[in-house]
Amino acid sequence: MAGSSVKPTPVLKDELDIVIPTIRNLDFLEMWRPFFEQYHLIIVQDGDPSKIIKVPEGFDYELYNRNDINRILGPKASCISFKDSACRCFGYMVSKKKYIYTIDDDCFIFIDYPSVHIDRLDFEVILRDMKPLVAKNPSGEQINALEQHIKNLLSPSTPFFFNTLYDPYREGADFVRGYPFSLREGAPTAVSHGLWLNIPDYDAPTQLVKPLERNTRYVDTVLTVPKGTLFPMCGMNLGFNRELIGPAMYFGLMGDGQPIGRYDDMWAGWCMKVICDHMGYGVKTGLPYIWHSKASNPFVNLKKEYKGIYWQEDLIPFFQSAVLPKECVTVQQCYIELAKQVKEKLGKIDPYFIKLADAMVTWIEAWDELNSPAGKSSKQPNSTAK
Ligand SMILES: O=c1ccn([C@@H]2O[C@H](COP(=O)(O)OP(=O)(O)O[C@H]3O[C@@H](CO)[C@H](O)[C@H]3O)[C@@H](O)[C@H]2O)c(=O)[nH]1
Ligand SMILES: [Mn+2]
Repeated sequence: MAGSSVKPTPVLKDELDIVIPTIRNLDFLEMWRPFFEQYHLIIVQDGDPSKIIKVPEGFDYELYNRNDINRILGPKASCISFKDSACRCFGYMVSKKKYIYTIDDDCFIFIDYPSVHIDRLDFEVILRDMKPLVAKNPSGEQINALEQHIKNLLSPSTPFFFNTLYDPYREGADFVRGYPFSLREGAPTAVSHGLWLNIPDYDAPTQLVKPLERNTRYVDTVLTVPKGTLFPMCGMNLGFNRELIGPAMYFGLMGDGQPIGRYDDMWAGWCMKVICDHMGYGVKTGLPYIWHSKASNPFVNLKKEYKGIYWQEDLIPFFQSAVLPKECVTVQQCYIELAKQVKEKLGKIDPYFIKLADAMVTWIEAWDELNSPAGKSSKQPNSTAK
């Protein structure tokens, strides 16, 4: 019986790293301190490496800037984006933990929305004028976004048959009548995709036509993305099982010198989902929500996205029809095969996809090098704390 004995969520303190890409500052950590302080942070500093990023006292972290990435990866550093949040995937590579949680530095614990009427107030104003109420679930317990991701990752997914009462492993729910018992074990969960209140993750055209739209809808559910279905994965509030799917979580080559931006997480999500479907892993989306406080500039975003907006009309059919041979039994093998198909089938859309396919191979080479026994002892961050 799913969910019949509710065990407290293990904190996974020594099995999970929190990866934060940043080009700004890390003041947001103060709000997350009660939830993050016991975890190890991997901070990927983007942009000018000579800039000093101040990490609030008391956090256990390692920080990598571009000089570190170049030093550790050498020529393979070419696969890690510069001047784009895609750089965060370097943190996935250098981590040694089983789980990763990645979050943007403008995301906060969301306020207990129903009881706090926020009329488009800027979040900093709220922080200054009131102690944000950490959201509570229906039984009145404080919602800890990281804990919800851990719950999602530690419980199975149901990619092969849809459960109409949503997550059957959640307390107070179960499989409904007609759900095959042979499928009730579920599949191992590889990814937990969280959502956002306030500023939604819209593309630039949508941002431009709906500049004031805020997401105020808190939907209290976790769904498994069915096998064979793709989805737009956002890197803002994302957890994953690094041992299961880490090598597939390459955030595509974006930013400086690249023709598109803001498709890094999308690219990773499409590659990851094809591989999860092949490997029999599950992907969940829904809870937890975080409060996304800053809308990035829609005009800047349009310049980054526009080629992607029409390219994706060809990319999606490519991923929907991608088939991985049964000989591909590891994520790395799947990824290399996918990179081959990207080069063959998407290279004719634009030379960028040939470069991207090569970067995908470089990523796997770097991943395997860094995560080999010899590699694990080679990385030295530019600064670590307690
Ligand atoms: O050049 C850069 C720009 C930003 N960062 C860090 O990345 C995250 C996200 O940045 P930001 O909040 O400014 O951008 P959004 O548009 O809200 O982000 C969404 O779009 C995706 C970009 O692909 C991203 O994953 C989504 O969350 C912050 O932590 C910035 O500090 C950077 O490192 N380099
Ligand atoms: Mn943001």
